Amino acid sequence: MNHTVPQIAASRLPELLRAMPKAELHMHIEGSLEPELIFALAQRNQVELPYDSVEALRAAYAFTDLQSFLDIYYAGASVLLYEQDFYDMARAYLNRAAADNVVHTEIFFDPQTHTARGVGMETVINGLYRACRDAQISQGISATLILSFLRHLSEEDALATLEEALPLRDRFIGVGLDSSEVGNPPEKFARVFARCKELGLHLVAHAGEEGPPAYIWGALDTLKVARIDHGVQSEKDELLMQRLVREQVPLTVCPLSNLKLCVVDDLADHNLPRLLEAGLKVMINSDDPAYFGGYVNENYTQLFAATGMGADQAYQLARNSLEASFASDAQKADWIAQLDAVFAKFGAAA
Ligand code: HPA
Ligand SMILES: [Zn+2]
Repeated sequence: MNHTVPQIAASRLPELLRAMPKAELHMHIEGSLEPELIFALAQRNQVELPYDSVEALRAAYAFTDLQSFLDIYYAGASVLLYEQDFYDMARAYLNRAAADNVVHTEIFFDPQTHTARGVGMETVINGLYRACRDAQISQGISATLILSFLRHLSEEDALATLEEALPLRDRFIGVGLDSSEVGNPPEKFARVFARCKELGLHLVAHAGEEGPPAYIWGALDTLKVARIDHGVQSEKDELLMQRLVREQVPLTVCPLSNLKLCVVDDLADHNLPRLLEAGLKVMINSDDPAYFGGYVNENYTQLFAATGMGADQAYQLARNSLEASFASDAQKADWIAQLDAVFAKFGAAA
């Protein structure tokens, strides 16, 4: 711990967790589509849904693994057709994030889910980008976009997707890799990530959510990513753990996602406290908040309640989230000063 955290009463911890300025670095915008918005957009766009009601759709959110979730998640995204749909979805998320004191968010989007249905790349990116810009103006939240390749599709498809997005290169800051992990190792995307690196894009990838530690090694050594999304399987490999600590590779952990996708059986057994204690640069994110039962503050409060972590860990997690972002050093220093001020205020009131 490189900062003295004041004594704060345990009873004030939930309030502190909500009040802390934080960054969210692992959130798929299509995973923020609430059932109510799915139905509203289906009606607006005359899209037929295989569910009769919001309740019936919500009742289908009983997942057994990543794939059982992805099937429903891609079906939900089918209501997105026009630029305004992407705008409305992102504004809804950004309102929720700002209410959770998220000062900065790096939002994943999956263009192939939309271009495969005939939606234009510019429709997707322009709608999301305009929402980020408007939220910055009206709520003061900083929001940027990360284009994610779907790993169940081919590398050729990813390369073509990148080419299609390049005219809008100034509207996204990096690329990621998501969708069905096991059987789709990072090495499958070596060429497209090399090309993105040449282009100066920031690089991240999902690895070690359900897949083995070898996929985390592959993401670091072959794809050259700066952050690992999830990475909770790293505990199975001591050498990998040592490397992640030594290089301070950020892991964007998503506790409620891990619970809902049966990566862990019980939040009380989640390994985030152990990873943090071991010196890994972990932080808390919501992944797909509309599907997994909560936005980022819900992830913080439920994990803290289940594991008994305290104010010291809260500080470190929020600080890690800000430091691991792709924002400028000056911007990060400003947010960390805000974080320190919140802790000082809670400490003074103790
Ligand atoms: O948690 C996830 N893992 C992989 N792909 C995804 N796409 C949305 N959420 C996820
Ligand atoms: Zn994810």
